[in-house]
Amino acid sequence: MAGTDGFDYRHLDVRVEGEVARATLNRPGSLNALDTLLVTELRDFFSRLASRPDIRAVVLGGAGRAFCAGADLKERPLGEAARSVADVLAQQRSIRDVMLAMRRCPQPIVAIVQGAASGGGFALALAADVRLATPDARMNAAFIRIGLSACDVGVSYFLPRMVGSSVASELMLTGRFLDAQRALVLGLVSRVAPLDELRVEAESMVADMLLASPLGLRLTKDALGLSLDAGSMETVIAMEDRNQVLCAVTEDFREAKAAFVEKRAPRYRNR
Ligand SMILES: C/C=C/C(=O)SCCNC(=O)CCNC(=O)[C@H](O)C(C)(C)COP(=O)(O)OP(=O)(O)OC[C@H]1O[C@@H](n2cnc3c(N)ncnc32)[C@H](O)[C@@H]1OP(=O)(O)O
Repeated sequence: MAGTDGFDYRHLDVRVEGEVARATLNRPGSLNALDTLLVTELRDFFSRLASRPDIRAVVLGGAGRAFCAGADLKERPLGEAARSVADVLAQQRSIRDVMLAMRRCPQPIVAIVQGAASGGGFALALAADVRLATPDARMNAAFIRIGLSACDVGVSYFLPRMVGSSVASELMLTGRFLDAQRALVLGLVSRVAPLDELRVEAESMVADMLLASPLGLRLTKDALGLSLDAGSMETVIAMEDRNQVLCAVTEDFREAKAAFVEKRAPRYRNR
């Protein structure tokens, strides 16, 4: 039975069913542009996930024909003369903090990108752990097309690491759209299919993730984050060692081995 489970928002629709939260940006009239309320709700949602071990995975999508068109340019137009640098910085940081909360929350996030993912919307997609795209998906560093720097809200961190410096430079310097097929070839998205099929694929992917022990899944997301972050192989390998020791001493690991021998599914207790 799905419910909001305490995540009662206006611009973000959250449904929790079992161990999975499905979050949908819900401002289809403006292509789910990030207004102040939506940003606040996204930040609240992803921050609160840290204290919700009962929720083990998130599927993130957008209502209507787009994933997210980035910062809401109509709510408080960027470049408005009366705004102070401090004001602009505060708005900037609020969107950046959503991206950080997505990276820090222990649950893996599968993003379903349909239609446009522009500017801050592109950043949200990049901050997810896995991306699936509809055939009409198109993503761009829109910032550069409206007089801003394309190095914003994590895009200059994620994109070169994910697609390489050369393609990232092209996309960020031109603001050109990356279409679904090219994103698939570049490995930026894992699958391209119509929305209905992607929803099924997301469920199946999450179901496979939930086969992992709670600790194993959480530490895998941690280590993948560090791997993207750290330049040093030694640092990443040390983290792998530490994580594996932590998992190997759990009751869940003993249970998984017993379940394998007894040819049954493991019953994890997060211990
Ligand atoms: C820290 C973060 C910073 C940033 O994110 S900076 C980047 C901000 N974002 C952008 O610059 C992208 C702006 N939007 C667009 O370029 C286009 O849209 C798209 C490519 C995303 C989609 O184009 P199409 O499919 O032709 O749709 P449409 O007719 O342009 O938009 C449909 C309705 O959605 C509104 N809308 C679109 N993007 C935004 C936005 N970012 N803020 C507020 N409203 C937006 C439009 O105005 C329009 O509305 P109406 O039907 O009433 O004319």
